[in-house]
Amino acid sequence: METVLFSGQIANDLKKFLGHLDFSSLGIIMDDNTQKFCLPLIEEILPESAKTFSFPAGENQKNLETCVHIWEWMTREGFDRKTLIINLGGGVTGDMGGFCAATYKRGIKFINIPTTLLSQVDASVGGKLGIDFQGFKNHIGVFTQPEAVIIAVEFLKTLPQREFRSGFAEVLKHGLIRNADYFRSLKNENWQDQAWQEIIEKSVSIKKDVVEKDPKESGLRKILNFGHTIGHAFESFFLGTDKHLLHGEAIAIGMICEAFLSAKKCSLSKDEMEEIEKSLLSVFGHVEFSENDIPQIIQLCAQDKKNEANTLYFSLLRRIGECDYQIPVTAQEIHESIQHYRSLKL
Ligand SMILES: NC(=O)c1ccc[n+]([C@@H]2O[C@H](COP(=O)([O-])OP(=O)(O)OC[C@H]3O[C@@H](n4cnc5c(N)ncnc54)[C@H](O)[C@@H]3O)[C@@H](O)[C@H]2O)c1
Ligand SMILES: O=C(O)C(=O)C[C@@H](O)[C@H](O)[C@H](O)COP(=O)(O)O
Ligand SMILES: [Zn+2]
Repeated sequence: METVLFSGQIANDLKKFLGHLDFSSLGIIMDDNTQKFCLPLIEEILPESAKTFSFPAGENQKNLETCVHIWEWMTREGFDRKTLIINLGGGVTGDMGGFCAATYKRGIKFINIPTTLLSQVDASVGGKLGIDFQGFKNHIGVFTQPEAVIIAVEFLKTLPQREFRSGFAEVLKHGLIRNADYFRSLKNENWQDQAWQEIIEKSVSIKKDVVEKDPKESGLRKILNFGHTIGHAFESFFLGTDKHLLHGEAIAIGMICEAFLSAKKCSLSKDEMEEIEKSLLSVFGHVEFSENDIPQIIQLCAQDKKNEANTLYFSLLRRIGECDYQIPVTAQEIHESIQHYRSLKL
């Protein structure tokens, strides 16, 4: 497993870290926002020979076309098998930059420096890398661990509130699947006002523990996908439209629908289902869409990676803090869960 380092001062800590690594050249991958807001925090300690690549920010850039640009850049710069890549950015940069590094010349080393809450608590850890394809989330990818993940809260000072909140969805997920006390300790009404350093460390420890037990998702790791079967379908459904949802916003809808399924198919109590709904709705509000959209959203669930032999398998809660996986769910049950979500509109 990768080493995760918590940094109090990113420039100093990265300098020390790079000093211990053997690499022939250094390439930094980022998007246009992290180039503007995050690169200045580390620029002074980078070797003058370091090469940079940036792409336009956003989920709709996490695709094959951008990968081609990245591989072209790597080739143009003459990167060899001992080049080190730094992914400086959120989950989009980490997933795609890592994927390009893991496939260039059959794999070169990379480290993640996550700069969003979402990537600090979840995306930068665990080695799931990839891109979206034909509108399906993370459809093409590999499992490859980074050399290290260096997490510094100082990056979050410039992160927009909506992006911050998106990351909070994954934090809530960590509590829901693994630790009820953690879930209940998180503030909902004043979600902005939390002990972020502690939260990041706690969430990383939950994610790391699960990934270490099952790095390639043959079993237990599927619990990290709670909320994602239906959540990814919503994310794909709205991608590229003016109602575009951030990953965490889509996963929040997915967790409400999947809590409903947990109550129907697993042992989650009605009280806990309502507790989850209240918590998520108070942070994320309610997203509107039409009844006519539901069949297409269900169609998108069919591409989920947990499915086997035309059966849709979900990760569902037994209770808050405990998640089960490999639970077959029918299209009709998904429909009911999405209708239930619609009915929660005040
Ligand atoms: N591999 C995994 O295990 C895993 C886990 C969760 C999510 N993901 C993926 O991660 C992606 C979502 O990640 P994300 O929410 O970090 O999105 P993102 O990478 O698009 O970053 C969100 C936005 O914040 C900007 N930004 C980043 N850092 C900033 C900073 N410090 N200051 C100002 N702006 C900043 C970015 O430019 C972007 O506009 C999705 O594609 C999702 O599928 C992967
Ligand atoms: O690390 C995991 O495993 C997860 O499922 C974490 C999720 O938060 C993340 O969004 C992941 O990228 C989803 O993976 P996918 O296999 O459903 O594409
Ligand atoms: Zn996620």
